[in-house]
Amino acid sequence: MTRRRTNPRYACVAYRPPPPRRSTCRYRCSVTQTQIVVGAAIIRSGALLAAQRSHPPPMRGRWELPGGKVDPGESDTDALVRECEEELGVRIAPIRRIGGDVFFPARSEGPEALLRVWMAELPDGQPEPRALEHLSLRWLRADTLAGVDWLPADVPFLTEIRPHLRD
Ligand SMILES: Nc1nc2c([nH]c(=O)n2[C@H]2C[C@H](O)[C@@H](COP(=O)(O)OP(=O)(O)OP(=O)(O)O)O2)c(=O)[nH]1
Repeated sequence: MTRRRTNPRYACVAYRPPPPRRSTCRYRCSVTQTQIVVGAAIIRSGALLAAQRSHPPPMRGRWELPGGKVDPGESDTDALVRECEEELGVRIAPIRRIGGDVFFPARSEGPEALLRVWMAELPDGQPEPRALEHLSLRWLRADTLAGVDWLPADVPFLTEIRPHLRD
């Protein structure tokens, strides 16, 4: 007798595999679980503004593009302008987005996060570290761009920023 080589799960014609699982709750989708962080590549007179983080301890002393977390319901560029105003005391003007979404691992208590970066202008004002977020600020030129210890998620954007800087 010839035996049909069929998967027993599919041997019965009445069987239908279940449809792919869908998230029924919008708060469970990966988009809303990801914390979006925005950063500004502020360039003035051929130099890039870099900020040295004061916290949390593993990031203390490392450098980043100024910015921060996007609040729920807030646009990325609104968050960028707000965070820079809070952290630096100046109002920046975002020009255009550069690079892509750069994911970075969650801190133990938080969700997965990604960084988005905009080229930005500083029409006027002198940025100063505010809100205890940063230890110091530096204007970096092409020859000093790689001389600071950048946080990993910011590094991929430096290639696109460098041609806008002078030595
Ligand atoms: N720019 C940048 N941020 C990073 C990296 N890795 C990493 O965990 N972060 C985190 C640090 C912050 O939690 C977040 C940036 O948002 P933020 O500047 O508003 O951070 P924060 O800690 O002051 O915010 P909060 O928790 O006090 O609300 O992204 C990285 O490589 N680059």
